Amino acid sequence: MDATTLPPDLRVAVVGVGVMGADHVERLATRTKFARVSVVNDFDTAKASRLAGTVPGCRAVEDPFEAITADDVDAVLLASPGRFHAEQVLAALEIGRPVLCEKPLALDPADALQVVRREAEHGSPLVSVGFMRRFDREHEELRASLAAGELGTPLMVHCKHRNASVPGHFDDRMMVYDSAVHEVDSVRYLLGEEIVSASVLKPTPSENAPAGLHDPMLVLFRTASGRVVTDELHLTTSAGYEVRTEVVGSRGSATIGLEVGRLTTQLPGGRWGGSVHADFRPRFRDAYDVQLQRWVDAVRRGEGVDPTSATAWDGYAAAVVCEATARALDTDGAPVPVELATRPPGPSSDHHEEQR
Ligand SMILES: NC(=O)c1ccc[n+]([C@@H]2O[C@H](COP(=O)([O-])OP(=O)(O)OC[C@H]3O[C@@H](n4cnc5c(N)ncnc54)[C@H](O)[C@@H]3O)[C@@H](O)[C@H]2O)c1
Ligand SMILES: O[C@H]1[C@H](O)[C@@H](O)[C@H](O)[C@@H](O)[C@H]1O
Repeated sequence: MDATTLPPDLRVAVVGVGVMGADHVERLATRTKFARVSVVNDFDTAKASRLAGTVPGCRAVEDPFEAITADDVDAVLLASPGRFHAEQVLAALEIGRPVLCEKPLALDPADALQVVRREAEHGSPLVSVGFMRRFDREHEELRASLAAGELGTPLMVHCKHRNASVPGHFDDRMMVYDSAVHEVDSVRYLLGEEIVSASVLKPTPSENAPAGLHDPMLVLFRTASGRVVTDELHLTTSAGYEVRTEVVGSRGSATIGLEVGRLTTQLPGGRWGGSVHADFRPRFRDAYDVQLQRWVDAVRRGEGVDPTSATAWDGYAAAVVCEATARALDTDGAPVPVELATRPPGPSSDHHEEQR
């Protein structure tokens, strides 16, 4: 299809317009080509109405399912809390509407698997999951470096995930389902293999951590080929937002996040520097922009999903790993196995294979 035959601007419904949803509305309304926000919805209806008033041609509706199925909507972006995602994705799938779902796809792996199966029944891909690190230049460079064998055999991955603070309702499970889920997807994306077990160590909590929150926390993953991943979650640093990922290989190492915006290596001749963002929005602004533009472009071409995005299967795999990790919160460091269902044949799984 050439540019002259493409449909007009994609009309997007954004469901959940809190921190991330409002950021996506602004992105779609001001920086994304060939897209506009036609409908917004939020549990807080006043918030949705106020936002709609700032976006030309946008209206607010009170029911998320009305937004998802509205006639003046071509595609749906979900930024509601994770526990609502699966039912909202399924509503879009029921009417064959493309949907970009912020992470996590679901909290319960059974719900995520239902999405995978429903999409497979539909017969063509419609579900993208917002693991935006896949669109970050440093992550793309590191993945390409690994694929080219520049570091030799990857042996270990060390991740650091630091937030200045977290909302008051955050608990240990949310540290896993809302935060560590990013590292789960990064590791699968970078190494191209599954995580097979998870364990958790809980040091003495920081004095910044709200009562009951085990922050910081160290999560250990083992992959199918025997690689070990360390994931330091420290979400109440009061400093800023830091995402670091170091892959240690047999011939060198490479690190994301030392110098924002570029991959910093520790190979001979490499160098490093640093700066810290306040939160995820400035750190991953370019990645979110690329993610949404590629999604809009793909959906306008009639493809349903952008092939570089995380799929429903990726969302399912992440949910299974998170469930095992959440169980490992109570095993005093003992590993909990991760058991994935058999991947059903279908669009999500085919696409997953293509990416490997
Ligand atoms: N990819 C990223 O880097 C990133 C960053 C932040 C948040 N997120 C994800 O985005 C989602 C939203 O996170 P947030 O930080 O914006 O949270 P938030 O609490 O700021 O916003 C969530 C909004 O959803 C509304 N809401 C609650 N229930 C709803 C429902 N059933 N239907 C529609 N709206 C509902 C709330 O009123 C609120 O305005 C979460 O899934 C989170 O994990 C992703
Ligand atoms: O929902 C947010 C978001 O996904 C951020 O990227 C992450 O750093 C936070 O820990 C999490 O709470």
